[in-house]
Amino acid sequence: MAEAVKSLAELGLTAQGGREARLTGLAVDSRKVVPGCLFAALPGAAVHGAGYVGAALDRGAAAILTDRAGAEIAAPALAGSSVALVVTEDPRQALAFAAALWFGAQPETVVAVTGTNGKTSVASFTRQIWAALGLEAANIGTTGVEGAFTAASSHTTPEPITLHRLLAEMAAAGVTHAAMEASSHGLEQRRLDGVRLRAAAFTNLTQDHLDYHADLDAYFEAKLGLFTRILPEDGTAVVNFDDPLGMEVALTARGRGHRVIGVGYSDRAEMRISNQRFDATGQDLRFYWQGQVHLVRLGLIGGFQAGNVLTAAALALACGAGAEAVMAVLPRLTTVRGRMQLAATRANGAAVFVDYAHTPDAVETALKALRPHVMGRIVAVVGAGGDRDRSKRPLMGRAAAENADVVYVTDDNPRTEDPATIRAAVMQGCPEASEVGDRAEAILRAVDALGPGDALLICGKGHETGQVIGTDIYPFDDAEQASVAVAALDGKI
Ligand SMILES: CC(=O)N[C@H]1[C@@H](OP(=O)(O)OP(=O)(O)OC[C@H]2O[C@@H](n3ccc(=O)[nH]c3=O)[C@H](O)[C@@H]2O)O[C@H](CO)[C@@H](O)[C@@H]1O[C@H](C)C(=O)N[C@@H](C)C(=O)N[C@H](CCC(=O)O)C(=O)O
Ligand SMILES: Nc1ncnc2c1ncn2[C@@H]1O[C@H](COP(=O)(O)OP(=O)(O)OP(=O)(O)O)[C@@H](O)[C@H]1O
Ligand SMILES: N[C@H](CCC[C@H](N)C(=O)O)C(=O)O
Ligand SMILES: [Mg+2]
Repeated sequence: MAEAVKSLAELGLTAQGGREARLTGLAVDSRKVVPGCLFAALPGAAVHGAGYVGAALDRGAAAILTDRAGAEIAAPALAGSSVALVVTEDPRQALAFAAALWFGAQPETVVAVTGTNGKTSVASFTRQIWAALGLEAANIGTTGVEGAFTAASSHTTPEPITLHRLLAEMAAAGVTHAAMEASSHGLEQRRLDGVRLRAAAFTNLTQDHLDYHADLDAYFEAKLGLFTRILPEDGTAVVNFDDPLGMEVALTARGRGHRVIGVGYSDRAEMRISNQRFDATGQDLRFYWQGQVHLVRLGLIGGFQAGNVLTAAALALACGAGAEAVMAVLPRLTTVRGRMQLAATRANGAAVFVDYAHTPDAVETALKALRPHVMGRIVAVVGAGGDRDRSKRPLMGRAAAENADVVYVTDDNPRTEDPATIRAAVMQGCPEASEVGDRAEAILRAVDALGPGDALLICGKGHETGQVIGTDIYPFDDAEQASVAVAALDGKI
């Protein structure tokens, strides 16, 4: 892997006055600059990185990459300095391309998935399909890097320097196939603009992240960037035709010359779901691929998982896998940790599921999806995270009230907000619910309420293993708490 010295020209960058620099590395944070580094001074959500150019120069930066506004902010720090200055309209994109050139290698086949919900599931299923076909595959996203290469990751879509280091390490380790999540933040911030994609998928768009994007249109525009900017013209777009915005994505993709594969219940979908039969442990799925009917058993809870699975199958097909081989491995797919995951079963047979539903649509979808698998009542534990979109809180409460029989409102990750205020906002949407701030106690009470044939869905934290209160993280695992509660109530501890 290339960690040697590179020139600006080798990274596709041109400095003012044609100045060159011999670079030893790339950094977006002045505190991480080492001598000879290129410091990308980026316009941030809170501040402009150009304010730290002085600090970067003190640490030995050899070049600065910024925009026009940044150059003005940094002018006093740059006065008298001979450092190479690259000024460009979109420094985030320039950085992404530079990072791609710096690290060089990427797995031969990379696909990306965007959408409000289902990214992690589709990326994991795609990796599982490839692995079952004997390919060296990994997925990159919210749950870290998993599969033939593993690593922790702090972002759903890592920032470009981390991302390209990772892709190069994966390629060096023999990974040929990677499926990654493209978050709207990642797309907006050009984090994956340097990735060479073979195919990209769109799952759906519903409300989330309105703390970051100005409105739903801006949020959708960010997601559309995957097709308008990143997927090359010879790539394939896999699109959920059931989503109201699916057609717009498909038209945009077709306009760019992409081959489009539609997925969903829609008659127009090339990968069309025709029937599903649900039971306590999964579902039988009947679907058509290019007019050919297939029947598979999925050990997955929730009707929407069929769409996720078939989106993953379409991505694998788009990258060259054979149809019969792909269909044959679908029954082997296992649920992603924290996504409709069976965490415990009570002595009376009642099941406890853990799910990462943390948007109004996901809460509604997850609860509705559980219904046909359950004979008795559905109990829900729900809460919302602090320092995130506030307007979604009452909507999440309402989604729980409308789709569950009994609701407990509790804390998610309060972060730096007052937990009682967050709970009150959720309660506005479900005034009949029981409010139990302590999450472990809420889970215990909800498990206690389960009768024969009932099921509990613990929403919001999925695979997370910590609860963020203030700026501290306390160990907390919904699946573990569910097991503890069942054991305590059924007398096993
Ligand atoms: C809102 C957001 O996405 N912020 C990301 C963004 O930070 P920023 O540029 O806006 O930060 P800023 O604080 O305004 O600082 C501006 C610049 O000054 C630099 N700086 C700052 C201080 C200093 O001393 N020296 C210095 O150089 C910073 O490195 C930065 O480049 O760019 C940074 C570097 O690329 C990211 O690490 C950071 O992610 C923050 C930590 C974050 O929490 N992001 C979350 C919301 C996120 O991206 N989530 C999505 C998933 C969402 C989902 O789908 O659920 C994800 O992909 O993970
Ligand atoms: N296709 C889908 N349609 C609607 N809801 C879904 C779909 N797939 C998953 N969900 C719901 O969304 C939750 C999150 O799923 P997943 O982690 O796969 O999505 P994500 O897009 O990666 O989320 P994040 O943006 O937080 O990374 C699941 O727990 C489930 O409740
Ligand atoms: N990637 C999402 C995850 C939210 C998970 C939920 N448990 C919460 O803390 O709100 C976010 O950071 O908004
Ligand atoms: Mg995810």
